[in-house]
Amino acid sequence: MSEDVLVASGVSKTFGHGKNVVEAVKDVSFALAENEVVTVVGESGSGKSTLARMVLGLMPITSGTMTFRGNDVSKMNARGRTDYWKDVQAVFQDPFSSFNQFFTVRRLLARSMRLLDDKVGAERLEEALGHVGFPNPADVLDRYPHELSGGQRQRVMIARALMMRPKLLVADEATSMLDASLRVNVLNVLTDLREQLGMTVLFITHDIGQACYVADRVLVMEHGVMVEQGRAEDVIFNPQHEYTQRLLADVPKLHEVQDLTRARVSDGPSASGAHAQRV
Ligand SMILES: Nc1ncnc2c1ncn2[C@@H]1O[C@H](COP(=O)(O)OP(=O)(O)OP(=O)(O)O)[C@@H](O)[C@H]1O
Repeated sequence: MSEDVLVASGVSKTFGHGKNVVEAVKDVSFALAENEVVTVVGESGSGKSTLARMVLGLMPITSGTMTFRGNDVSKMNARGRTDYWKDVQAVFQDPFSSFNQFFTVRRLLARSMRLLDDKVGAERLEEALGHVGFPNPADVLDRYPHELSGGQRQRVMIARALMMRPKLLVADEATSMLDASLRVNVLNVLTDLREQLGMTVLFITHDIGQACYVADRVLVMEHGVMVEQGRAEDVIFNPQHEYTQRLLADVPKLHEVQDLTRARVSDGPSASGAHAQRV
């Protein structure tokens, strides 16, 4: 039985006061186990990103507790937070949007490497690029961001996060800007990482098709409330909550998701490790 890495108990987040109060996350409880891919799915405004920001320690919790390997995330001092961000890394929707487009990928990543000593940093960079399907680092390091596809850029960002060897990777709408084939490619990288590195992945998406494709477990959020959580197969084939049923009914090609998920279940966990072909 794998251990829980992160445990959230009765977590709430409220913004504003009086008439303008917004309860973005309401009394949410869940746990993320070691070596598990979990998705949080819900429509826009359901509180997914707020939850992700609290997991990342970027936003204080209004009430409840969140612990990472037994330590309270909301009570960390500055030093504790720096250590936390070695263990918990994030990948966001728009890779490179905040980076200087006139710098090569090597130069951009050098900034992250400053957190590590030079030699360790260079080794980890090669290793991390290998994990996301770039066996020859020069293929990407000497190029400019605009010379890479969206999927390649997002894989570089995942490599950047991996350099810290995190225990938990939070991917917030990390595939939303990609077209379908690149999206599947990045989703496959995330599931491969779980198998290769024993990492826990928290994947945030508004798309229940992607959620079920990539996840071991799915957490469904509606208006800040976690209305359902369960194994991906159970959520797809036997959704309990009316909101989950509605999200599933809106997926135009759900049969494809079902086929993929069935294949994954019947082939066992190693099946998703065989994604040799990457875009
Ligand atoms: N800093 C903030 N101040 C006030 N309200 C906020 C703030 N951040 C989020 N909210 C509100 O909290 C609710 C949840 O927002 P959140 O961004 O977490 O949802 P989401 O599910 O991630 O949506 P999306 O997919 O559109 O990003 C929304 O009603 C939003 O307007």
